[in-house]
Amino acid sequence: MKAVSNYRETMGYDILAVNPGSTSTKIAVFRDREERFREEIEHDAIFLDSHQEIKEQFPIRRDMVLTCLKKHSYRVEQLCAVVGRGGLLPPVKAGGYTVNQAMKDRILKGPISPHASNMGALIADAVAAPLGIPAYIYDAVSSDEFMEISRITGIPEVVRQSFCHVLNSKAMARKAAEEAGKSYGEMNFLVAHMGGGISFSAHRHGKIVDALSDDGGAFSPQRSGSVPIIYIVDMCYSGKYTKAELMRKIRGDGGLKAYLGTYDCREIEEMIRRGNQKAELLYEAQAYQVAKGIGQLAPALKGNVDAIILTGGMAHSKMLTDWITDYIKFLGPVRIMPGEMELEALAYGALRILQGREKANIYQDELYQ
Ligand SMILES: Nc1ncnc2c1ncn2[C@@H]1O[C@H](COP(=O)(O)OP(=O)(O)O)[C@@H](O)[C@H]1O
Ligand SMILES: CCCC(=O)OP(=O)(O)O
Repeated sequence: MKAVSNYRETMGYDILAVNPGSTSTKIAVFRDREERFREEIEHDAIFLDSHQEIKEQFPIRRDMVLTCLKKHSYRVEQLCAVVGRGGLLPPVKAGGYTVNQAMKDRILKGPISPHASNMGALIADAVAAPLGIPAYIYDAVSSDEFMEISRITGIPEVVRQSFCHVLNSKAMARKAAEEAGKSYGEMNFLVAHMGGGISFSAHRHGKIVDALSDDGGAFSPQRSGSVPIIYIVDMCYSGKYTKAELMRKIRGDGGLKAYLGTYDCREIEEMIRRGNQKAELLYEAQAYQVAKGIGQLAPALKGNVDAIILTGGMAHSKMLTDWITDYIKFLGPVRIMPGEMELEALAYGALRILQGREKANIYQDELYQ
């Protein structure tokens, strides 16, 4: 394989990591574990509104990634692999997958839950294929390590699927384990990823055995979280909303933004400092809902919690993390790990595959066999 011939003992493996998000595409080039450069390509509302389908967005985002590499005077021939964020595929294993035709078909032809992360595989493949190097996804949103009991709902036709911020949640849990001088597989964590969307995951000995997705737990800066379903059924049949409008209330225009007109928590904290009581109530409700999400997953670990990890952009907020800590500290030690390390997690995963320390899985999709 060309990746092997590209490998230079003294230089290491060059890996491009690509993380397409709802409003930006983040990329970075790593040489082994060392970051050479990174860039966040912002997508404006006009572009996003006029190209709502993944099929339309992906070639433009791909070209933007290539232009960005050129801007850094980076020669793509040096790359040994490209790795993208894995999206909302049918349940897959945690870890790496080689992007193949079946995966691309599923993403382009569906059925698949719409999410920008689905483009990770497509962009990785589009950059890698002309170079003859492998394209991977790693720790996809739909990585499934659930206990059977975690899948049950009260409506037999509805099976709970494992969706959460797997990439960052596992990366932070691995880091916390490393800092405790143990392996990820030896420890138990409850992780709250608090970004534009919020998800929760229970990690038992290196596996996410239960999780609450962005529509199953707390509301977030721009998402509704779980809402009593009877009201949602009424809204669906009220004739007042299209499906797309209701979806926007769940993802995009829900949560703090729906109440306060902004999803920027720094702005909300400024409102609170200026005495806005509505903002204070809602922001504490945000903290309280995060605490409840963590509490809801505690039984998955039967209370054996080595650490509760608060991560994502909102973990930068002392106001929020202090409130959350106050509600949950009785469950276990709380670790604040602000921000995310998704690009690193992608690149390190691909590196383990290139070095032969992990094997890439082969994606199979029964719909397209
Ligand atoms: N210093 C901070 N204090 C409070 N909130 C913050 C801070 N930095 C970022 N945030 C909030 O974190 C959220 C975005 O988190 P991030 O992990 O970057 O999200 P995503 O990657 O999902 O877009 C936003 O609501 C933003 O306002
Ligand atoms: C929980 C599903 C994944 C998700 O919501 O990712 P983003 O927050 O990046 O949109």
